[in-house]
Amino acid sequence: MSDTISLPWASDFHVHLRQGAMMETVTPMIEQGGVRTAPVEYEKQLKALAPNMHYIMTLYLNPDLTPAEINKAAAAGITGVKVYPSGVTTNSDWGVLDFKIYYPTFKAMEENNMVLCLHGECPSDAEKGICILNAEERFLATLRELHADFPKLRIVLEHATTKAAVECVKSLGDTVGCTITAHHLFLTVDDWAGQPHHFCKPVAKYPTDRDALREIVSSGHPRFFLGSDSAPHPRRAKQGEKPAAGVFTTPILIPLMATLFEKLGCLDKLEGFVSTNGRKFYQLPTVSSENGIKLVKNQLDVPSAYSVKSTEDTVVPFMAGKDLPWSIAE
Ligand SMILES: NC(=O)N[C@@H](CC(=O)O)C(=O)O
Repeated sequence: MSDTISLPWASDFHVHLRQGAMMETVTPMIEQGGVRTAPVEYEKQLKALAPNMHYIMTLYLNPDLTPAEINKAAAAGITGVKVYPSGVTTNSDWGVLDFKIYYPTFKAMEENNMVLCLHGECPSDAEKGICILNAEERFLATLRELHADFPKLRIVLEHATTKAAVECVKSLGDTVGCTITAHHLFLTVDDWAGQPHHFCKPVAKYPTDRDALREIVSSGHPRFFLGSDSAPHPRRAKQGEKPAAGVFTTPILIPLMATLFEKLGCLDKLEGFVSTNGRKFYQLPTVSSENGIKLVKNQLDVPSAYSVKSTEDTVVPFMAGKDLPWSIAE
């Protein structure tokens, strides 16, 4: 087994960079984690913080996003539109309740070759028997319906966590892609129950679900790719009475993926998952491993926390205080 792996700079198709001090802290860490392409909603300040980054511009679906606005956005180079169903995660209180009212917008997106990024969970509703453990599975009917109604619209099911989601995406056409996070490839329910730093939305599910995620990435399926959903929160927000949802993987992302792919015996599929597959789906040019990153078998000591610039806060990364066998050579 080789002790070095040359890879193109990776692409992370779902990442939260925040604003203010947290943004100033985490944005330069994207490259530290081996990534140089990421979708964002605002670019100017981010470009100043990490000038080598290629930002893909996205918008949030909201009632102002009419077909005319979609035409304008597409002409301005906006690539995608993100959708949160109402109330499913952090800051989603104003999210979408009824997808049908947005059909004219989706039609315009399809015509403009844009990408629809779905947070695929139904809001919890005890009367309908929906809770965080089956919220993703219950959403899949909506994904199937959207794909049937807009077969040419490129749709990404973000951060899939279940076997049902993997099977659903596999069964659909080439216009449906799927991101998988790093942490969902490691965690199951037992890891987040009582452990706020592993609590995120969607929550990690059963061992059989994690197996299905691992199997699909090991198979190298071209429509599955990395979207870390890395979501930093200050330590006090994670450890407070109602812990904020989100796992922070940005600074260790590609060493973490290499660690897992080696464990699964599929290092040959790493480049596809962290670069080629997603770029193809997003119709971005392929990037070569020349002038890319070099992973080396040098232990990476993951800090127990990072200071949030110009504050007293810290942010705790995934694998805090542990070590990984792979790091990125300077
Ligand atoms: N993933 C999370 O658990 N949280 C995200 C929001 C999200 O993508 O759901 C966040 O921004 O904190």
